Order: sequence, then structure tokens, then C-alpha cells
Amino acid sequence: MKKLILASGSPRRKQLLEQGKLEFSISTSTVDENVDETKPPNEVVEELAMRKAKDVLLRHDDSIIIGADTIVSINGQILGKPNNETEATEMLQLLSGNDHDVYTGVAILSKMKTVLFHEKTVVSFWELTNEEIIQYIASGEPFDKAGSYGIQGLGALFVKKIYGDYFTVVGLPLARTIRELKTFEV
Ligand SMILES: Cc1cn([C@H]2C[C@H](O)[C@@H](COP(=O)(O)OP(=O)(O)OP(=O)(O)O)O2)c(=O)[nH]c1=O
Repeated sequence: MKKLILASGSPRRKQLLEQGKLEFSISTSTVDENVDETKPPNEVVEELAMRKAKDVLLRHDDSIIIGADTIVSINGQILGKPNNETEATEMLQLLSGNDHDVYTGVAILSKMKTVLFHEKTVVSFWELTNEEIIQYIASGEPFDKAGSYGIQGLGALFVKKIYGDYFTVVGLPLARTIRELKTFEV
């Protein structure tokens, strides 16, 4: 099999691929992540995953590249990473007591072949008190995460139920990614 490269600076995505016992290296993409937020969330995550993977393929065209992108969507609004405490507070207030969708898009590219897909997981949050939100923001956990929470960390305490692949929420639908990757082996 060709060399595998994860086009991501996300420590969670690295850990997940390691969990799948794959050998890979990391090359972070430097693409602009601005996107038309009126597009449907599935299109947004696929477009960004593709942009990240293509950027790295330009520098490593003999390899197989995995790019991914995760966003949260609630009532037609897309939530990415918060830029400051105010945005994190607003996002957590929106999510409190409601269901939201987490979309992760994945692009797997080689010179010869492209696989592009997304997965969606529905997450239901307990009602959060102002105190809980303030303490959570003070932990620093929200700031590099779509929707301002991490299900794999303290954010787990907000989750009533999930429907779909847990790993889609963490940033990479692991089982499907590995199944799709196998179609690249000849
Ligand atoms: C909802 C949620 C998101 N996240 C993370 C996954 C992603 O790392 C991040 C969304 O940002 P992304 O832009 O998808 O990824 P990234 O900037 O971390 O890494 P790169 O672009 O280099 O691949 O939010 C969690 O870790 N846990 C969660 O519960």
C-alpha cells in the first residue's frame, strides 16, 4: 500500500487513526477554512475535508491522503470553533437542553482515486446551568472544538444521548474511514 498521510493537526484524529493500528504520518494543511455557511452542513464538511486533503496531495502526490472536517449544526445554524469566551457561551446556551447534529466530512485521495463522504451523529444535551457553562469555559476545553465542547472530555457530562457513530463527534468516523481506505489497496 502507498504511504498514508493524515492531513490534520487535530490530536484527536491522530489518536483515532492510531487506534485503528494504521501506519501513517502527519502533514498539516494550511488552507483557508472560510466557507459559505448558508450551504447545507453535509456539503460544508465535505468541501472542507476535500480542500485539506487536496492541499496535502499537492506536496505528496505519491501518497494516500486523509482530510477531515467537523462542524455542529443546530436549527439551520452552523457552529464551528469559538473565537472567544462570548462565542463559546452563546454556542453552549444554544446547545443546552436541545438536540444538535454533528457532521464530519472525510476525503481520502490519491493521484488516481477520490473517496468523499460524511457521517452525521445526533447529540442530545441536558439543560446546562449558567454555572456549568462558566466552569466549562474556564477549563479551556471548548476553544479548539466545533460547537465549543468535546464529548471525549468534560463535555461528556452534558450528553444525554447520542444517535450515530461516537467517533464522528470526536472528529473522524473511524470504522467507515478504515473500510473506505481498504478500497485503495490493490
Ligand atoms: C463536537 C466535537 C468536536 N471536536 C473537534 C474535532 C475537530 O478537531 C474540531 C473541529 O475542527 P476541524 O476544523 O474539523 O479540525 P481541526 O482544526 O481540529 O484540525 P484540522 O483542520 O487540522 O484537521 O472539533 C472534538 O474533539 N470533540 C467534540 O465533541
